[in-house]
Amino acid sequence: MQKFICSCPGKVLLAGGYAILNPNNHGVSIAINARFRTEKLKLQENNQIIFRSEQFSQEIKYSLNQIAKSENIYFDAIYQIIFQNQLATDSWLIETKPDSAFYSQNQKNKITKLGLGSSAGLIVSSLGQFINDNEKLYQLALQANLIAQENKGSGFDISTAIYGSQLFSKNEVIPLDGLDKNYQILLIDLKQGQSTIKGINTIQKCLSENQKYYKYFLETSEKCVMELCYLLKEKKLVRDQFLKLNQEYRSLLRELSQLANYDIEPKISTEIIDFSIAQPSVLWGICPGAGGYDAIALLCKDVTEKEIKSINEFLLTKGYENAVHMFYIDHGIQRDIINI
Ligand SMILES: Nc1ncnc2c1ncn2[C@@H]1O[C@H](COP(=O)(O)OP(=O)(O)OP(=O)(O)O)[C@@H](O)[C@H]1O
Ligand SMILES: C[C@@](O)(CCOP(=O)(O)O)CC(=O)O
Repeated sequence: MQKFICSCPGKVLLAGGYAILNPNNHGVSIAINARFRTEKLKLQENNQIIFRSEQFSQEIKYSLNQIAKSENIYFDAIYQIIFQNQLATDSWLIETKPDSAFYSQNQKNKITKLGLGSSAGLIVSSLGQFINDNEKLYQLALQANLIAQENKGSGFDISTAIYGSQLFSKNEVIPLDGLDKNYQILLIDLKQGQSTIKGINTIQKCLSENQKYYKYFLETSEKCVMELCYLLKEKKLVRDQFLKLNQEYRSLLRELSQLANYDIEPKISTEIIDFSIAQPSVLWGICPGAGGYDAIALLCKDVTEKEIKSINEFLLTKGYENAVHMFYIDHGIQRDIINI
């Protein structure tokens, strides 16, 4: 008997948030080694696909003859795509096996997301079990994502789950291959998580009501993204330039945040990033998600234990215990088969 494993990386958007909802704008998205895996096993029963998620205590059964609604809108959307495109003829069990890094537990013991793209990982690693061609997978995974997310989102998380680190836009995906292996991403878990859809709705309403500012925002974001991309690929370390650019880009986001009266980089995150960026190996600090309460991301080169300890000690004074998690840059989708 064979077990099919499909895995894909989590993502961190270093720059380009909100702007990438516009097809002509780019964002820098880094694939990290928190991997979302699904395992696919053949079932003896006829005509069914079963999704099992231990993390969400769910087991959802779909009949191969019809689409259906369940408590998990993402499974429903994935199954809808499988059904409409007749991707499955046999019966299969699909089990989710994400790295625990995708989630954390808040004070009320509720599972919260870190903003690493668990839903994109779920979609891509599930549909990737049925589709080998990555271009076709991209198109169908985007459709599933839009079904589940009220037609909202640029799809950069789906794209990163498939193609790895990249300069993303809705119009083109330019892989960022060969990035320095000594880059690390530190994530700081604020244990809240924030709704992407709410962020998109609020910010887009504000931008559409301020057309002149909208144009300025898109232009400035694009300039920062392109400069960041250039610095990332630069062989010699240009820390001063990273820091200067980071200030400029964060100011832009804070300005937008104020205009829309929506927390993109909340005050607590500003304090945390300002402290962290003073550590010698830290090059870039950002609230990467739609809102500031997803995990804060720091791009570092050759970060030391001492620096991590120092950031953790600072976080403790703000009430966050052991909040720093370290990741490396990782590759895109991977499919494996194991004989069992
Ligand atoms: N292991 C899992 N099993 C079942 N459903 C999951 C699993 N992981 C994620 N999901 C689905 O994805 C939803 C989380 O998606 P959401 O877009 O809010 O977070 P994210 O993708 O991790 O972060 P972000 O959108 O900020 O990148 C969950 O509510 C659940 O429906
Ligand atoms: C705000 C946005 O531009 C980027 C952040 O998204 P997320 O919260 O990391 O899924 C949304 C998107 O591009 O889909």
